Amino acid sequence: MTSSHTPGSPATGPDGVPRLAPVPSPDAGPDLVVRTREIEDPGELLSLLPDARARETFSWVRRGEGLVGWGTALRIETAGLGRVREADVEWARTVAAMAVEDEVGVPGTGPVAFGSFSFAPDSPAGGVLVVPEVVVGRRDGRAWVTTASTAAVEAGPLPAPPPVTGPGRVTWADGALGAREWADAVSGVVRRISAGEVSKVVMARDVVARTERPVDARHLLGRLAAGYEWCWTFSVDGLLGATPELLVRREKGLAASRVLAGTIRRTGDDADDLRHAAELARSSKDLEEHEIAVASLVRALRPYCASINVPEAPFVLHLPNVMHLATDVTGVVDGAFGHPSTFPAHSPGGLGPSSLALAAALHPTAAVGGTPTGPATRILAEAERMDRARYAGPVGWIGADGDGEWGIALRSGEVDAQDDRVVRLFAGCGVVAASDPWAELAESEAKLEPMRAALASD
Ligand SMILES: C=C(O[C@H]1C=CC=C(C(=O)O)[C@@H]1O)C(=O)O
Repeated sequence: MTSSHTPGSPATGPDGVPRLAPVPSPDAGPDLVVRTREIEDPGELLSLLPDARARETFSWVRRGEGLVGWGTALRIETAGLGRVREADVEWARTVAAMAVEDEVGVPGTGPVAFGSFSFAPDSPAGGVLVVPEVVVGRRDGRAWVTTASTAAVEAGPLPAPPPVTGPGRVTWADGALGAREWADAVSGVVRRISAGEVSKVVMARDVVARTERPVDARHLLGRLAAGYEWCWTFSVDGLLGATPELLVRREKGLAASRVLAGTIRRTGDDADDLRHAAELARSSKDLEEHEIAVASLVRALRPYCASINVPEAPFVLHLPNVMHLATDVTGVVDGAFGHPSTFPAHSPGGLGPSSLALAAALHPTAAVGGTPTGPATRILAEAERMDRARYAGPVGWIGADGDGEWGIALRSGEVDAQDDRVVRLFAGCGVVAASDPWAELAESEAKLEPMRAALASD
């Protein structure tokens, strides 16, 4: 477990244990000066992004509301098993050393860090929290701009963004496994499930897109947001996508999570799709897969909540490419101190674990790993033969009080750090004893569709 933090002081000791460094004295000056002021409605958030490079472009937007950001005022990097918790500790420490002026005071104002974390603890992708230099947000009819810098700066007028460019011609290649090899790998996993090793394994695959022109993040984000308005359109450190699955939101003492598992493809014909939605809601294979996912989420969330509400039956979430069985779980976060993931800086009012601490506790859910978690994730790592990097890991944002929203990075792609004409797309499927490998392959294609289509349109 390691972490690095710029600017600021070393975050970990030689044993990898986070050091909660003392808050600098006022004489030393704050690490960052953060100012939020209210602005007139700035229009479509994503169209404000001035920077085309994916790594400097941040977004968490759904149905026109949310946050966009650009530039890097501060970056925290972590790695290893404790990558999410360690980022949370480091965030609490960092926030305590900021000078903050927030004239709006709603979720998403004041200091905000966007973050993304690898699926697997041993992935070199690790984890990152970034405080952008500028964040623009909108919520419930109010809009604001936040600036973060080492010196007090006044936010000037928002810059006129340069025109968005399309990716040009796109060529596709297999990732770690070709289609047939992946279906064979799924067959092997079905055999292991039937033999009783585990109940469910989520098997993912990757495909690689090579574009004619460097990827303009705004091109992809605009298309994803327009096509998938009920999803969270995210961009953090080169990872972009539109996820329908909320790992956890913590807001004013309430936790909420949207669990998805059980999928059927859309046909494009409304009458057929309605019939399929009814079939999905009755399918014993999908209901079993879904129940496993809800039960494991509730098990992981329960220790952090004074009470939890779980609807009796799932609803069917209709997306343009697929339909999912979905359950919205809510809970009252236990404000009592004493959880291992509760940090004082996040809990001045006894709010309990931060959104990121909750994300750490919930990841990986059965919707992306399987059940039971340990053996299922070992099986998927063997069978997929690839590093998932930040696909299927927590992605989202956290504010100064620990509230925030963390999705699961699905329906996503990662722009190559060395070559911004290369994007690796991912999709996975919950495999249970009754799974048919070729049907799972077709399902994975449907899940790749949002990113494929966003890349293919010029
Ligand atoms: C792992 C993915 O989807 C998960 C989320 C919803 C439904 C799923 C399913 O039905 O298999 C998956 O568990 C993915 O999109 O890459």
